[in-house]
Order: sequence, then C-alpha cells, then structure tokens
Amino acid sequence: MADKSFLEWPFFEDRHRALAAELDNWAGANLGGIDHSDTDTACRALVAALGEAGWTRHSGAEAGETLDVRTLCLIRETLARHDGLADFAFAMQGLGTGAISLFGTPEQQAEWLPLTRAGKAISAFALTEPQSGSDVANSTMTATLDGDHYVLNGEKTWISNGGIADVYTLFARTGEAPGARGLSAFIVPAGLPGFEVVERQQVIAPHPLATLRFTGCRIPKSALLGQPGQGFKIAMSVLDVFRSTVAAAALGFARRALDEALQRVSERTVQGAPLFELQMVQGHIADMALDVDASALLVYRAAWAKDSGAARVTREAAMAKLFSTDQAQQVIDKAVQLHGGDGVRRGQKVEELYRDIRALRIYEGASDVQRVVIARQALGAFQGGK
Ligand SMILES: CCCCCCCC(=O)SCCNC(=O)CCNC(=O)[C@H](O)C(C)(C)COP(=O)(O)OP(=O)(O)OC[C@H]1O[C@@H](n2cnc3c(N)ncnc32)[C@H](O)[C@@H]1OP(=O)(O)O
Repeated sequence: MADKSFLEWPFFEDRHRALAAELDNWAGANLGGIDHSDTDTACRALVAALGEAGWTRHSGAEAGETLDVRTLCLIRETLARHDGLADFAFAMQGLGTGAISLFGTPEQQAEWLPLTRAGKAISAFALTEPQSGSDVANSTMTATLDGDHYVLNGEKTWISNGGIADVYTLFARTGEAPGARGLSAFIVPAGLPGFEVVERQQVIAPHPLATLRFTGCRIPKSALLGQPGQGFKIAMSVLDVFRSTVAAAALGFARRALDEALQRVSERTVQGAPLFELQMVQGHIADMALDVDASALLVYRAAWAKDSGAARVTREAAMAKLFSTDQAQQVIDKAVQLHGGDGVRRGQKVEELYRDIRALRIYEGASDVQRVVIARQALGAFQGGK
C-alpha cells in the first residue's frame, strides 16, 4: 500500500488530494485491461483511455487557463506507480504541446489543444538532432522563409511519439543569428509532403521513438510559435515545466519499488524469520524511504513554486530532476537486490521498473546537464546576477 502521507504536505490543496485518490482508483481498475504487446497500439489505446476518462485534459492550457504543475506531477507520479507506458503516454501529451499551451496564440491553441487534451490527437516534442542532443544552441535544422511559408530541411532524432504523433512542436534555425538566438519554434502536423519517418529506435523500455527527416517540407507562416528567434527560450521554458514532471515520474517508479521491497521483505523468510528482521535489510529500507521523501520534497517544491507564480523555476526543476531520477535508480536497484534472483526475472515488477527508470536520467536534459544548470544558477546568485 503506497504511502500517501505526502499529500498532507502544504504544497497541496484539497482538489489535488481528491484527484490523486480518483486517479489511483481509475488506474488500478483500468490500466491492466490495455494490451501492451505492441507499443504503438498500446500508446494509442492509452492516450484514448486517458482522454476519455478526462486525465489528458490536464496536459494543456488554453486561453485563460494556466498549466497546473502540481496536477501534472501528481498524475505522472500516480501513473508511473501503476504503469510506465501509461505515464509516457500522458507525459508526451503535455511535453508535445507545452509550447502551444505556454506560447501559442488563441487560434493555435484552439486548433490543437482540444484534440490533444481529449486524447484524440497524439503530440510530440522535436528538439534533438543527430549532432546536437544536450547542445541545443547548435541545432542545425533550418526553416527558411519563402513567401507565406517556412521551408523545413534537416533531421530530428530520438523523438518520442515519432511516427505515431499527429502534431509535433519542432525547433529549427531561422535567419542568420548564431547559436541560441537563431532558433524558432513551429507547430508541424504529421503527414506533410517532405516529412518522413526514416528510422524507428528500440530502447531499454518500450517507447515509440523515431528519427524524422524534412526535405523541402512547407508549413504556413502561421505555424510559427512566438516570435522568430525565440525558439531556444521557448524550449527551455517548456523544459523548466516538464523536467519537474520527469522527476515526478521517477518518484512514482521509486515509490512502487519501495512498496514491492516492503512486500518482499515482509513475506520472505530467512532462518525462520522475515527478512525485515535483519538490521541490514532495515538499513536498505530506511535509505529507500529517505530517498523517496527527499525526492518528493524537491519535486513538489518545484511544482508549487511554478504554480505560485514564479517566473522561472529553472534551478528548482533541475534539482528535482537530477535528484529524483538518480535516487530512483538507487531505490529500484535496492529493490531488485532485496528480491534476489526474482529481482531480475522477466515479468517481475521490479525488473520492469529497472528498465523503466534508466532513460529518465538522460531525456529532457541528462543528469550532468542538470548539474550545469544548477551550478550556473548558484554562481549567478552568488555573483548577484540572474
Ligand atoms: C515521457 C517523456 C518522454 C521523453 C521525452 C524526451 C524529450 C527530450 O528529451 S527533449 C530534449 C532534451 N534536451 C535538453 O534538455 C537539452 C539540454 N540542454 C540545455 O538545457 C541547454 O542547452 C544548456 C542548459 C545545456 C545550455 O544552454 P546554453 O547553450 O549554454 O545557453 P545559455 O547561454 O544558458 O542560454 C541562452 C539564452 O537562453 C536563455 N535561457 C537559458 N535557460 C533558460 C530558461 N530555462 N528559461 C528561459 N530562458 C533561458 C538565457 O538567459 C540566454 O538568454 P540571453 O542570450 O538573452 O542571455
């Protein structure tokens, strides 16, 4: 039985507590019935089910609304505790349309958000390129203005939901400005001439992923998000919101691993007594529980700060992502160890969690990128700068 006492922390309001309880019940009753044997089909089914039940409604914000980051985090934490692919399906509806929620015009929002929030369209975030993963400022894909259109040329890779998405938020270089100042953000629907999926990647946990190639692909000028040259800041602002949610998913995986470990050490006996009676085992359980609570504090501090109106939560989100993803890896590894041979048996929940967690320390800014961000913020504060 997962510990829910954190919901009493002052970060939350009654509506958050009610939502967490309702989602927990819904996930327990519904997710097991969705066939996961084909990842693409499962993702589509999960988005549709999450949409029908009203959960993806929280993934976007239209005119007059704001993204509720605590809700996003609670949903990701709860879904991750039940089902890693359900968390992925929900998360990508938010990340894929984050730039539309935060920077879209009312017309752009009205065109896409009702569909993605209802689970009737799938979205993706196309930032990474073959030669620029962490180094976004050196992205090379171009969007060249030609009359009333931009013409896209280049490749994007490791794109989550690539190949199954209906709409992509895409970042490309416009104009002559070098580095970060030369990037712009666009809304790109799937299936346009000159847009092809050239490779599907298989990774440690089942996620739809692809490399996309654009060759003379024309999109209308109205597909531009924000102003030309604002793309880098748009990408970073979106990541500032969604990095906290990655941390929340890691927290959900860790919480589930702790539950599985508690069950195991309560049931399994050694020399006639439950494993839990060994002090060494208690030490591991204590470390796991501490890591879970410390992660939760960082996750919900970042989410609460954003919901409370902080203009930027770059530092808080980076700390939450770095700590929660790294510590979840440790917690899950301990849970595997406490299961002995069963811990690495295919089909065991802790074995699944061991595969689910790994990519979270890489995507949406690898752990060392978060260290760079935190160090820059600390230095900036020390020097009295930004
Ligand atoms: C379930 C989900 C499935 C998985 C989905 C996976 C999706 C992904 O992984 S998406 C790809 C993730 N990629 C990343 O996270 C990229 C990581 N890289 C970064 O964060 C940056 O490139 C980083 C921090 C390393 C360095 O950036 P750097 O090139 O040094 O730029 P920097 O000089 O700091 O900033 C450039 C400008 O942007 C501004 N800026 C920087 N950060 C921010 C921010 N957070 N908010 C607003 N503005 C910002 C700066 O103030 C600066 O502005 P100005 O020029 O006016 O002074």
